[in-house]
Amino acid sequence: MSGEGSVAVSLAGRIGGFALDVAFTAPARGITALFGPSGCGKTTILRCMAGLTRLGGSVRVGAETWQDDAAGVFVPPHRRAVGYVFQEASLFSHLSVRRNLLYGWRRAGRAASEARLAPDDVVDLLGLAPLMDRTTEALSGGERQRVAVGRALLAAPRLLLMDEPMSALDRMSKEDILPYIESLPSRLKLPIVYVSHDIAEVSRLADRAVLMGRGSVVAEGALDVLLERLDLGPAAGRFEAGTILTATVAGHDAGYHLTLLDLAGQRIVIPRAPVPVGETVRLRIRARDVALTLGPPQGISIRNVLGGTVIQLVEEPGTAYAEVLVDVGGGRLRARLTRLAVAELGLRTGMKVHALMKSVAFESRSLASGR
Ligand SMILES: Nc1ncnc2c1ncn2[C@@H]1O[C@H](COP(=O)(O)OP(=O)(O)OP(=O)(O)O)[C@@H](O)[C@H]1O
Repeated sequence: MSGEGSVAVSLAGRIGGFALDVAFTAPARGITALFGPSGCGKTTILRCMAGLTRLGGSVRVGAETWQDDAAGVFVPPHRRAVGYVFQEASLFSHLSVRRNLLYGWRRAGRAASEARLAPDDVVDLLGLAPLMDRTTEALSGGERQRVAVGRALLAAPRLLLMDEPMSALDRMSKEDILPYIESLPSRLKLPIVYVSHDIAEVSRLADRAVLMGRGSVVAEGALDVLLERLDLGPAAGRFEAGTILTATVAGHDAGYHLTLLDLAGQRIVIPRAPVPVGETVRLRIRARDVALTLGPPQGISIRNVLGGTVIQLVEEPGTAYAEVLVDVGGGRLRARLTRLAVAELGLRTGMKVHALMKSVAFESRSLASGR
């Protein structure tokens, strides 16, 4: 991928006994997830992009070359306009939120990029106004991370790196910060590379992903397309594997506290979501929450049943399981079934089936409608 502001990374080398050899790109805007199991090299890649660790290769951000071994270029970390948010925010605990933010602002100095945000905009973007005069030691984990993101943004970065910024947070703090992270792509004209080993988090935030195995890239591309690839196996999320559907809000049922969604003429119901009629939402449906029937099911409690066609079927040798990809018009579902079920139903590609969704997770307003 080339283009104004986009990122291109190619790195190879060893750290101790660990060998890394990766190449990937990230677009100029939006969140690109770097997804993979613990120890696969995600943090090492971010550190190389920031110039904190040095392996061989190249790192380009827009028109700038931060590293190019072939040309003898290696820009030191303090000269790279990068915002880096870590698992745990390292703020100055004795200073107020305002002073912490201004530290980032001053550090940017005159080398500010044209995409620089004013302090007021950052405060607004991250909902920091009520916190400004508090010292950071009195903040919750989620609030601390919001301040850390704010400080990183005020340093006028051309690239924002986020290394599992929610992994140290409890559930409530995660819920607190998620909407703010979600809103970043629509407000910031810069690439965001977001490290995570949680596919649910990635599905909610990213529109593009780089899937990693140990020290290497397994696949990269649009997240919804990657999630539909049955050949990627554990790299696409192991037991949390699933796909993303984008559906339109058709109405709300106040009595039952439900939201009714339309997916290319088919109906999905979810617990009431605060999204107006006509807007689109993003849903994640796990493969293990999908069952298939050959005829329309009757007398069952599951409300979400979509008609579709089997388009791919992969049996996992040496296990009890198979995965089936079903086109439901307007989207695709993965179903994780036993191989026995596949055999007894006589499932094969081209067959008409009904997909029963035991659980439908509302992820977020669709990124498409929010941008
Ligand atoms: N300075 C170092 N010296 C030796 N080995 C290192 C060093 N830094 C990282 N490693 C090793 O490199 C591998 C990749 O580590 P890295 O932290 O990049 O993985 P990760 O995908 O970010 O993992 P996690 O999700 O657990 O943070 C690991 O096996 C780690 O032990």
